[in-house]
Amino acid sequence: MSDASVTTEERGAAVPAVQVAGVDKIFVGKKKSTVTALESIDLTVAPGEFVSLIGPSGCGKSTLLRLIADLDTPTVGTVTVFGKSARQARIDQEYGIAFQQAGLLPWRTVTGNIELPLELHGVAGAARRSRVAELLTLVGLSDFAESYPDQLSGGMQQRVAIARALAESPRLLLMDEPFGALDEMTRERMQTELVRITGETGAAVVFVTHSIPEAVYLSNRVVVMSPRPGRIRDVLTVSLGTALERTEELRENEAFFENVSKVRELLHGEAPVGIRGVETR
Ligand SMILES: Nc1ncnc2c1ncn2[C@@H]1O[C@H](COP(=O)(O)OP(=O)(O)OP(=O)(O)O)[C@@H](O)[C@H]1O
Repeated sequence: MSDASVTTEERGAAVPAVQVAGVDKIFVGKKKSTVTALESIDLTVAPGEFVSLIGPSGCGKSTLLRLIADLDTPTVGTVTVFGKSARQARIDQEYGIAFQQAGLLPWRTVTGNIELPLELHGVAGAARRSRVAELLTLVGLSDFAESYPDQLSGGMQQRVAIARALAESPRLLLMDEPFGALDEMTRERMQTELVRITGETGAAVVFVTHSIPEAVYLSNRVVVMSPRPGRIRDVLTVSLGTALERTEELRENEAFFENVSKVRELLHGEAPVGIRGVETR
């Protein structure tokens, strides 16, 4: 098993975007029954790095993301985001979040949804409008500024959610299967968009997915987790170039398939083929 933690010195970077150190998460249920969702997790994500979490259903991917987002707390160990406690990072709006459901407010227009976090943090009207215009251009929705969510396709709604997550220029995005509900073609287009957007903004990303090709296409590193108790089984560094080099053609590239095979082998490590909850397409 390789260690997912990379020291700051090794990366030659400043403070890591995310540092998870010695984390266990134990849920206590009814009648004091316990579920060890995560065990001995060490993971460091560098600024600007794209890291995917993949593993069988129930291995703790969402739990790990929730700990980083301070939506839950570790039983043991620490989580820091840009050197701050997860709680402080949440208060300081250090990251944007996007989940499987776009989670837009149906009574607000696209503009109204994207500017919501800015509004909540007291950004003045003129600054808000110019930021929303930039974000609409970034996600290719300038012509839909005044549309309502139910007038948009699923992929467009997800782009609005990504724009909203980027509104405050976070240095980190936390994404839990954001494209899971989309059809395959839209999903691939969204992946290409996301690579471009993160390349342009320089944001680090922690991305939960069930899809091996999606993880490989997007990531600098793929973290492969094992079933309960969720542990990091292995970490694959994907050498497919920079964000700009991750074009549509890459999906037909031999190196891409090699990386997909490697992740598949790591996932199936000790288990038979056909792990529940992981897509190989
Ligand atoms: N609030 C909770 N209370 C009790 N158990 C929980 C809670 N949240 C998660 N779990 C358990 O922790 C384990 C990990 O769940 P988690 O949702 O993180 O897995 P996952 O890898 O994201 O799964 P999936 O791929 O199916 O979404 C599971 O066994 C789940 O039942």
